Amino acid sequence: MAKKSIVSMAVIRRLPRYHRYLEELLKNDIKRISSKELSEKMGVTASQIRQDLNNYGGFGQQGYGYNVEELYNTISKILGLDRTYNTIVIGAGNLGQAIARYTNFERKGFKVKGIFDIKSDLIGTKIKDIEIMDIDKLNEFISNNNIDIAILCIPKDNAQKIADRLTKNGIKAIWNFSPIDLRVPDDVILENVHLSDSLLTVSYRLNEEDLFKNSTEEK
Ligand SMILES: NC(=O)c1ccc[n+]([C@@H]2O[C@H](COP(=O)([O-])OP(=O)(O)OC[C@H]3O[C@@H](n4cnc5c(N)ncnc54)[C@H](O)[C@@H]3O)[C@@H](O)[C@H]2O)c1
Repeated sequence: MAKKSIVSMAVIRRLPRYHRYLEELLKNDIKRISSKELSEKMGVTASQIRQDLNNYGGFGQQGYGYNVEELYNTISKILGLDRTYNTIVIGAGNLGQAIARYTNFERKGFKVKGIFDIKSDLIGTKIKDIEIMDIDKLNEFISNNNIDIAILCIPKDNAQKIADRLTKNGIKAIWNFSPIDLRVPDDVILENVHLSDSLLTVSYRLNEEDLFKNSTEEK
């Protein structure tokens, strides 16, 4: 089973959203925000925000609200954005290439150090200035490059085998886009991004009313 977090995942999943909103406020040169305003903007209650932040010591003052820059910096630190991360991308297809090219991750401190594939026509070509390497070079590359995060963008059939190889070679965090529930050791962080699950939620919601209308008609 993958590594468990200390604070609940529900809280952790709200932090990037707080970060995003605060970043936007900062860009718009807003220096202070009341907890009521922030909660209305974000569609969560003020007490939820307070409770979430209390996990990390609590911030803001009664009658003052939040100092935007201070809170932004603190949440950045909580999210670990005060350091950089070396990443590798496994699978240089549509998704792997898009992720490797996305400059915003790099701006946030996530640097792509290596890209791997099995296709001979891809190996040796470059994405930005990074050469795509043969997957056979994976173990050696990991042991020489202090890799923090592996980004898995390969078809599901090969994903478990590659995940095993990554963790055996000391990788402690996998950001997985393959549509498979991977098994990893207890000390490995696994974050799945199942894009099709999210898309199916959209299609469900488009059809939900019909679903209940039909079932009422059937009764
Ligand atoms: N592209 C998307 O928007 C999207 C959306 C949802 C899910 N996904 C999932 O993400 C994964 C990648 O999607 P894609 O569209 O980029 O596929 P793709 O076929 O374009 O790319 C996959 C790449 O992985 C490489 N590969 C296969 N086995 C490998 C291995 N053992 N080691 C290294 N490289 C290997 C292939 O050679 C290929 O270049 C798939 O599991 C897919 O289901 C993609």
